[in-house]
Amino acid sequence: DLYSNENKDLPEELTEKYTLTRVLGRGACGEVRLAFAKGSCEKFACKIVSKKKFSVGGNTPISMASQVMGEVKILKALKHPCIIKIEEVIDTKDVLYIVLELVDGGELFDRVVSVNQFSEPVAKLLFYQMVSAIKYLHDQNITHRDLKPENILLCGENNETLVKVTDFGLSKFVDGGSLMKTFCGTPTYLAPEILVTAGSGTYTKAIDNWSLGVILFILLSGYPPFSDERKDMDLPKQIMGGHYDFPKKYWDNISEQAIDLIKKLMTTDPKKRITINDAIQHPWFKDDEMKTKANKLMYPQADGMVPPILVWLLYTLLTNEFYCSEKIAE
Ligand SMILES: Cc1n[nH]c(N)c1-c1cccs1
Repeated sequence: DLYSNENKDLPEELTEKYTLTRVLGRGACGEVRLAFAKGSCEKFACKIVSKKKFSVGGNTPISMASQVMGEVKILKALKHPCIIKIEEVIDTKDVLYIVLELVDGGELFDRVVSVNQFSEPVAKLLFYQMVSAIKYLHDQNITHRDLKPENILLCGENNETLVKVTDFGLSKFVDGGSLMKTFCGTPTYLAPEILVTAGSGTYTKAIDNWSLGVILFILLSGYPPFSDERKDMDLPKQIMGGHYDFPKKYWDNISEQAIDLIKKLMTTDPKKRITINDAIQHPWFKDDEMKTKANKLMYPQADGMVPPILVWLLYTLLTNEFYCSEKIAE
């Protein structure tokens, strides 16, 4: 087949189960290729992660490799409609192959670029799903650590679609420690406490909440709150000082509640920053129409079903009724 050449260099543990084909993109940890399961031809996304990135002198520290596998074990157990599912992990000497759920709608980053900015109702629908996913992660005591529009995938071509968070949890192991990766790219989504402590501080879940605030800012305005094009202040200083604003030109038609949530998420002091539990309860999300749409996207199988509690109630009433009528007859 077209890719038989490329697949012949892959380990048998992988090729006996999957055929890897075209590159879908590049995640934080490495290349992602479209994979077809042999037999079923079911499609997956296979992330190819070189272990050499965290090996010392060519030898992968056993502890690190087992930590990565321990991390993957935790991630495999995760189950949320807005979190990419891990199908399986094939661990070879030098490379980790992470077989993941396939999503076809592309990255949120590219969608924001193409639509410039989302309407507030669409931004709210997408953001509510992200907050739900991160609340689920935080409830499992997992911090994403690298939230950005590139790590938010969309399931459909339309904007009112299901969202999937990807590239979580592994970054602290796979790239030789998040410090190395954290200070590689631009810190657009990075929480100020990481910059202030130069990464030596203790990471808390609050860093994810800051990144969510930056993402919401971009969804609603189409541009980032901090920019390295500013002449009067460099990017780290803008972030550490929380120097961002809401110019009328871009924010006049955005609700005060949306801006309030951004401010609470993008609070420089992590101790004063809104928690994910409080964020999901924010007044901006008190929107039944949005929640109905979000729940239909997240739990399509539940749509139109009679809620289990009602089935139980009906059963109890009917059986009691029958029991009583028998007793009365006696
Ligand atoms: C993971 C995953 N599942 N479905 C897609 N398209 C991906 C990608 C992540 C990063 C680039 S592509």
